[in-house]
Amino acid sequence: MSSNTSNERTASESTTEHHDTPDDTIIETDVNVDRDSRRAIGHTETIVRAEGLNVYYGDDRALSDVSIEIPEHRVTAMIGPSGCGKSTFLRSINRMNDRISAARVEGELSFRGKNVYDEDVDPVALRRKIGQVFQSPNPFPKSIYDNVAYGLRVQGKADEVDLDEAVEHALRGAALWDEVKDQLDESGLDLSGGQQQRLCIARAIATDPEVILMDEPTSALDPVAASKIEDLVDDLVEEYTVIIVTHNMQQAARISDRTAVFLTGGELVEFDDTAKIFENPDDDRVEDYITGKFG
Ligand SMILES: Nc1ncnc2c1ncn2[C@@H]1O[C@H](COP(=O)(O)OP(=O)(O)OP(=O)(O)O)[C@@H](O)[C@H]1O
Repeated sequence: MSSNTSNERTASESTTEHHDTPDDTIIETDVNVDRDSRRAIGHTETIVRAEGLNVYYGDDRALSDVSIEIPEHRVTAMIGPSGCGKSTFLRSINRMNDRISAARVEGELSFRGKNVYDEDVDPVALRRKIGQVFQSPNPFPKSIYDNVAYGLRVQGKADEVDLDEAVEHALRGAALWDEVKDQLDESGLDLSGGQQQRLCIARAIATDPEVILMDEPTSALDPVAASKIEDLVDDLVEEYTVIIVTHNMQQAARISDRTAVFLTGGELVEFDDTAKIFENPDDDRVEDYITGKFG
């Protein structure tokens, strides 16, 4: 866990509850409301919803009848063995699968109640609302400043907003500002791997998305850099919804509020609060997967 604001808040939520018994004896119970249980309390709106979603590559089915409701302002992790369709599901949400000619989608995938596969949905506009960060950091061969300003310029918003302010805001949001504020004109490619990934996160949030999709965002990073991204994800859900694919079960347990377990054949086997999935899953196959019996 980081020493960021979320943890300060978490610490302040550690409290001692006093229960009055009928004879007025006070029983003190230590209640430590950790991040996961805090976020599990109460409901938030569904922001992404799949209903009977099937995705095929040619004749091969990669996702099999997936139905799920993903809550906003939460971290939702997608886990499961290689080839079970996690990335396919992620790419379905912002229609990145459109770029794969063999891919075919059936069923419904909605963002804020609107089916993203309706004819009147512009995939480019959709991807502004649903940004994506990939496994390997992929900054443009441009300055740090231009990487972050890129999306706003492409949208024609560079004249509408104070670009310097927007770049600073995005870099602060990605926990990178303090490290790069004196070298904004230097190439994004000269940053370390972890900094490059945070630059990509800054680039994604600069255009003010609602959802950030992350496909194994730390698998190419060293443990220290990975830990910074994990801390950042914890902060990002204050403003955004994060959906993250990870091979790393410890990471899913550490950073997510809800976990979806996919298994071979593209079946979504179980979706629940992360603590429930890791401590007491309903499905035996999930238990076998979590305990390392396969996958
Ligand atoms: N572009 C593609 N063309 C054809 N088949 C594909 C394509 N992308 C994925 N597939 C197939 O779809 C299935 C699901 O793949 P996907 O990458 O979504 O799984 P995954 O769970 O993300 O895997 P991994 O954990 O290894 O990244 C696999 O059988 C894969 O071979």
